[in-house]
Amino acid sequence: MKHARVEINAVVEQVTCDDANPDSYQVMTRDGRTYSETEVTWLPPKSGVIIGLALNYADHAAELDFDKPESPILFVKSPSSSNAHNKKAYRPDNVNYMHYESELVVVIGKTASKVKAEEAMDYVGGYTVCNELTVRDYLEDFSRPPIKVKNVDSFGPLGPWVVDRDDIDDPHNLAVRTWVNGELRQEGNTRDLIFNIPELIEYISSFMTLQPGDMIATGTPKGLSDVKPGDEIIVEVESVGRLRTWLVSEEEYYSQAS
Ligand SMILES: O=C(O)C/C(=C\C=C(/O)C(=O)O)C(=O)O
Repeated sequence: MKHARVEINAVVEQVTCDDANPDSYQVMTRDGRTYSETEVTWLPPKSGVIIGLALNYADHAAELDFDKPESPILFVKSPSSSNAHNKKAYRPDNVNYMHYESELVVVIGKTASKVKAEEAMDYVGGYTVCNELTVRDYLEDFSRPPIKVKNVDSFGPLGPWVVDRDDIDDPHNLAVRTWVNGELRQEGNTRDLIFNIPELIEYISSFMTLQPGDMIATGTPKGLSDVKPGDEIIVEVESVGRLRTWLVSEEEYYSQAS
């Protein structure tokens, strides 16, 4: 089942979703009312901390001329960057290169501390999708930790929903894609993750406790390109979800509610 949070007439509702027609999602409230995708305001399905992975696909590391990492490279994306389906994000003024990153996100279902890889999938509650927006200019300038690179307001579109773990047969064989204005620009598959989901949960939970609702954004494959105000960006993980973001200028973003 797919679970989302939406706002309807200024009330936040937990809904279930039907994506039989991916161009027209339908949501159902707990008391049985149904709404189309555009009749609701989508909210992030979860609000926990996001642990991000850098360079977790060999083809992406290669396109940046980096070696394959020997252990997971992590960063944190805080809730201040949170954003949702069908909403605006902005391109900061005076930057030369801003890109999308389509990613499978693992949602932790129960408290995980010192978990072994063999048991790690028991700690997964479900999956969602993120567009891990990034300003490359600041990677070169500010590098570590990549806060100004990845934690700008609006830079964490997430959703549209969380799919239950047991509804995904094999999370390590899912197509990952991005379209910009309808043009396919990024394509990969989670089978090419360098560190898979059990390995990531074992590694992260070896030194920090993961709480229910925390998320692991598993990294992005090859195929980055610059995006500009006016662009429609759709990131998709097969069987998990398709998440739309409208890119606007900094001025437009701060001059009206997004
Ligand atoms: O893009 C980079 O140069 C590496 C990086 C982050 C990479 C990802 O987010 C990713 O591969 O998904 C960094 O923070 O330096």
